[in-house]
Amino acid sequence: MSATKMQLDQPTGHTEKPRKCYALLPCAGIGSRAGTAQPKQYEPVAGQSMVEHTLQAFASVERTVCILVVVARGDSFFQCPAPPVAVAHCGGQTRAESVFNGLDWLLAQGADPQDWVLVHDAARCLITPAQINALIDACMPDPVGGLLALPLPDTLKDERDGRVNSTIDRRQKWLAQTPQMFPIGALRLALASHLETGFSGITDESSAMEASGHRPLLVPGSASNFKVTYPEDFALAEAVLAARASA
Ligand SMILES: Nc1ccn([C@@H]2O[C@H](COP(=O)(O)OP(=O)(O)OP(=O)(O)O)[C@@H](O)[C@H]2O)c(=O)n1
Ligand SMILES: C[C@](O)(CO)[C@H](O)COP(=O)(O)O
Repeated sequence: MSATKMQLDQPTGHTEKPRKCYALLPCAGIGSRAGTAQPKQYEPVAGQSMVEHTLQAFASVERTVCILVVVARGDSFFQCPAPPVAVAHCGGQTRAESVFNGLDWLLAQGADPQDWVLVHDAARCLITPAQINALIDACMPDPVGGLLALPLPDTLKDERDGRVNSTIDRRQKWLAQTPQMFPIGALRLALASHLETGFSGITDESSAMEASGHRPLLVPGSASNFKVTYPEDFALAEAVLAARASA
């Protein structure tokens, strides 16, 4: 090989830095739809709080170097376990703002903008290490990143005044779940352009990336990874966790 060719193929002294994976759990909501006395993520389900179940799943994934829990300013519920778990009291008015503030926290602590972040709702306490690893495996080689999601299983209706307006073609419709995995710098940039509007319409990380012109990868998830949102969801979460424990 000529010297010139060698230089083009292998720039002298250049080695690509391995990209780390961080997890960021937005945990600063109030859970208004859940009807609980305290924020729903701190409600006990099958013996421990929802956020503790969520942390347990992420702690079993060796490729996550740090699991950042973003709680509300003044939160007195969250007891931070030992590293790799960390807590930042920088929750915002919206989920997107909590995520944005958490990304800044990671960058301030030395995370590289090229590193990956897996953003996951504290309230999706049924996530499993296998599902997290499936997302990492799918996204690591991808230039954009992606999210766990589920092809829509039911017929989809559009509503007007409490009555069916039309039936929507459900082909190619997916329900977005979390974790959602993107490069920290690209996600921060995508969210930053919605700061002025208070992140209006940005309900997940993918929607911010899409608005920036990206097409995130859809990675099939599981129906068991539902978000505990309404009062009846707690019993279902409890039953799934109990079944797993006795399996
Ligand atoms: N300002 C906010 C709002 C939500 N979240 C977090 O985002 C996740 C998903 O949000 P959702 O289930 O909608 O939670 P809440 O906003 O708490 O629920 P609700 O809309 O019923 O009040 C939860 O883990 C929640 O704690 C957050 O970190 N900061
Ligand atoms: C991010 C999310 O879990 C994707 O389904 C969801 O949008 C968060 O819940 P919210 O009610 O939109 O805050």
